[in-house]
Amino acid sequence: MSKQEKYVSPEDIYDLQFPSDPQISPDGKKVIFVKKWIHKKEQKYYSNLYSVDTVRGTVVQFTRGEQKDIKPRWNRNGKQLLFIRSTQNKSELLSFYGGLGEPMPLISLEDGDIQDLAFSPDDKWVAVLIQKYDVSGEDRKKEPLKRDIDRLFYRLDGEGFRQKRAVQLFIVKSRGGRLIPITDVPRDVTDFAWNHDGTGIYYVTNDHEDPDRHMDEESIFFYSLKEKRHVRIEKPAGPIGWVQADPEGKYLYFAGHFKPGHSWGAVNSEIQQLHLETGEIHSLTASLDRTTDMVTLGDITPSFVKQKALFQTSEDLLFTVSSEGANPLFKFNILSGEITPLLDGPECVVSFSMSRDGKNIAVHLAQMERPDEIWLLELNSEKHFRRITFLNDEYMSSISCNVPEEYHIPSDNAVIQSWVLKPPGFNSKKKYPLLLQIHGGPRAQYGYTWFHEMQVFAAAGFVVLYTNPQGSQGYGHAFADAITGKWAEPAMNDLMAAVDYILELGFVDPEQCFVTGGSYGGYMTNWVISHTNRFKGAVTQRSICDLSSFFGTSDTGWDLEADFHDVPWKNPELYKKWSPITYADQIDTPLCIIHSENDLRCPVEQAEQLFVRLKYDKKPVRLVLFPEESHGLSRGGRPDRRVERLKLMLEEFRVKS
Ligand SMILES: CC(=O)N[C@@H](C)C(=O)N[C@@H](C)C(=O)O
Repeated sequence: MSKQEKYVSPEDIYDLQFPSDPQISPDGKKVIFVKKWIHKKEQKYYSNLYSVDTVRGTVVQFTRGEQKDIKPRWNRNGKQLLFIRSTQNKSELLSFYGGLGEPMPLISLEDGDIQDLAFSPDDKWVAVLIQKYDVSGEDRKKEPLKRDIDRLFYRLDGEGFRQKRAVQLFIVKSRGGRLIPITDVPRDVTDFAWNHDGTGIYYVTNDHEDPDRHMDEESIFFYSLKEKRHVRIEKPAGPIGWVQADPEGKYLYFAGHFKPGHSWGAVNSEIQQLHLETGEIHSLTASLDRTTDMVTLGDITPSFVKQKALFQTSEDLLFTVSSEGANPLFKFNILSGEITPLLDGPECVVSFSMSRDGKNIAVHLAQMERPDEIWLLELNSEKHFRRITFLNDEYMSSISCNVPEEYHIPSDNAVIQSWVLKPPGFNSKKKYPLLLQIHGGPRAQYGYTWFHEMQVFAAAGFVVLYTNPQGSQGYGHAFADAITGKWAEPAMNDLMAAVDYILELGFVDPEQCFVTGGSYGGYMTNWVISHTNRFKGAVTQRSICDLSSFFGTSDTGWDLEADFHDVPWKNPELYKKWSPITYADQIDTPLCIIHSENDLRCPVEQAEQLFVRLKYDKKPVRLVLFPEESHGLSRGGRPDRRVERLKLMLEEFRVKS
């Protein structure tokens, strides 16, 4: 088959390679990275470690087998590499010492999960985060007789009922020994960092007396290993993404803000510098008006990756932000306060690590031109950025696909960054069907990633339009906050302005417009079809239709108070006004509702309500449920179900077009 004849298909997820978490050796000579793969027969995801030589480019598989190997971490002299291995029955911290060979277990647990690790500055100790199970062994596989629920935050999407035991911090000698507990806190330790000289560890936990009502009020503590004492670091209330120690020991750095309960992700997470002696806090990134959270969405690129700022030298701190569809890499100079871009092209730095001299930076990079790969930024006399893995080149040379084109579309009070992906062999004289894709979050962004789903629809002959309407992150606080207390407006206006603009270009058939979206994007799909009949068909996925029931049934639904500044029982009219189900009698667009049965973020009752309402009214509606799956079906669900979802959507739109 010639290159021109093969287009992107739903099944191509089996051919794609998924590299992540590149960790460069201290001498800069090699990069260890994680490669996720799909076991087609078992329908499972596994991951192994690979190494790429930064000069020769040779790739060597470091670990093999059907397990999940994650978080490779070098010690400072580059002689030891630790990583976490999860198999069905065990969670292990494994160590390679002095090269390849068989990794040796430092920790091996059957009653818990190891979640994170970090070497102490002198390499003698390793700090680890561990979630111990409430019940272990065979009992874990059995359903309990009953469940006694005594807290608000009792379930988590993708996980299920939450463990009663919290994630705790431990230390272990890097050459092996006893696991020593550091914390015994009632709520999870969510991040930690060794201090500059390894005499203690900073850690983050929520110690609010009512933590579930105040989920975004986290505290930082310092544990002194010598004094065996925990000290709270005073700071105003607010959420914390990560903590990082200063190489000189003068400051503490963390990502966060001080407006808890203010909005659902619209407030930027900024890098805060806390003077350890005076307690003074100063935001390093306020002037950027961007969040340091990685909120770019994709279906093969990971989103919401926690990437700490890293010290390149004792004066220069490197960090990323989400900005206008990209995740640029910036350098902040502590002395001058100057912020310089190191990578600021149309691309997303998903995560990065640095060699000891700070001159070589390994980057997990997402781009629109190709699926994610590992790149190397060399900062010697000249800046040089080059790709060092070519994992998806064979796949890319086997298919024919386009790169999305960017548009900046005027709407009321805003300009909407948008992308149009045209079908292969596009001919501007023809009229194509249009698919409007709406992202979720709402405080997230579409951006510079190779998006499998968009490519599948373009390959099937659709012009795919995707945009970042107001409410998205990446354009400053005011832009993200514009939908607060409303959700549907002004996003609806922006989306329709984008469709109008593309129709004006003349290559779309106005009678053949379709719409889809997931989560908040599903909410907006429901809103769109209950407020206009311009679309010929719609697929709403993992959607929200009733904000009031969402408040009480979503795993963190009560958090909606932060966005609507009220609760449904005190202000039912507000919740009703902004719930698409209120306008269900106005829906005439044929609708397919796709939902996962185990979605705890947007519970399946949202789909059921909408389906029953429309079916009762004899409207054209179809409900497709995916058993066992959670909210993340489209990017992390069982591979055959991911394929089936895409095929189903194609079939829905094809039949109607
Ligand atoms: C914060 C959150 O989970 N919001 C959901 C309602 C949502 O819209 N999620 C998006 C990111 C999705 O695509 O699932």
